[in-house]
Amino acid sequence: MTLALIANPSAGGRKGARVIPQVEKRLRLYGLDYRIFITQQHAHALDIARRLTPANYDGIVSIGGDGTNFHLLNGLLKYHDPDRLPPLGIIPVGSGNSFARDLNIRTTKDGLRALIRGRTRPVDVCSFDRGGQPWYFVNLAGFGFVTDVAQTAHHLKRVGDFSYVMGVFHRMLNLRFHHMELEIDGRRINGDNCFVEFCNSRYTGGKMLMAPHAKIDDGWFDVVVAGPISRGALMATFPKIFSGTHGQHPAVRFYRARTASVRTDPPKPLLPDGELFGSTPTRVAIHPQWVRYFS
Ligand SMILES: Nc1ncnc2c1ncn2[C@@H]1O[C@H](COP(=O)(O)OP(=O)(O)OP(=O)(O)O)[C@@H](O)[C@H]1O
Repeated sequence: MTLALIANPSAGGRKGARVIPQVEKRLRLYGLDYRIFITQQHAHALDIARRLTPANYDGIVSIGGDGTNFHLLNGLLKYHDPDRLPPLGIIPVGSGNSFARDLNIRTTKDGLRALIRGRTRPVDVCSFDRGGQPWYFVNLAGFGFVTDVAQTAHHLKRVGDFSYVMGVFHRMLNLRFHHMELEIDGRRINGDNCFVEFCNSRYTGGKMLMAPHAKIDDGWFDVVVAGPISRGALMATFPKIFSGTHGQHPAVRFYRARTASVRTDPPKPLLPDGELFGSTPTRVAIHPQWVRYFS
């Protein structure tokens, strides 16, 4: 078995740089052959994936967080035939690693174990439109309050998982709503909004259970719509996201969808798989079981 490892040394506040040699040592110990590609800068994983010959590998593995996996996935799906890709793997060394949780991969050991065991499962992929081109995500993409939080968290990366929580409280003090026209499988939802998330998998920011009912292989994505909510209610509701009970507040609604389109005033930046990339208006669609992941 030969693996392609696409490794981000800067992920997880440079945890990647520490973990990469340990992963290599383990793989050699288990007799797994590999070729390693180290990302040198932002979005480099996309370019590495574009140049790979997938047929030469039995697995293509991201060593990083959700962002590294996002760039790798896009390089693979944009430049290669999804039907001919080998299974994908994740060794989570990012700050959040939200998508890997739905594969039951929470630690480096879990990621390695999944590769060594060789068991895979099918995973749906979501696409969104940016400048007339499809881009892909497997975790979630959102806009509004969530994007503002991530922007703040990004500046606080050194404090790890907790940076998202700090981001939430910082942005709560500056709470703003935006006008939105959302269409979910032909159903229109208009009005002022706090945030929207299109969720293929359940978690965001590491441990926040944004879409508790999302399944990564059911052919649907879940849409979480948070309408206008007072600062006090948001503060009371926010902690509930860790147990996935935030839907108890009437401002928070859940939908399941195969397609969605959205327009906002003003245009809002998007946050696919934790990366600031693209903006509204956009269109989201599901591609059932397009890829397989080691799990
Ligand atoms: N050598 C590098 N130097 C700086 N940035 C890099 C490098 N290689 C990749 N990147 C960028 O680092 C960013 C963060 O990576 P990633 O999301 O994997 O880690 P994280 O932010 O710690 O984890 P998570 O998204 O799970 O919270 C990505 O946008 C990626 O393109």
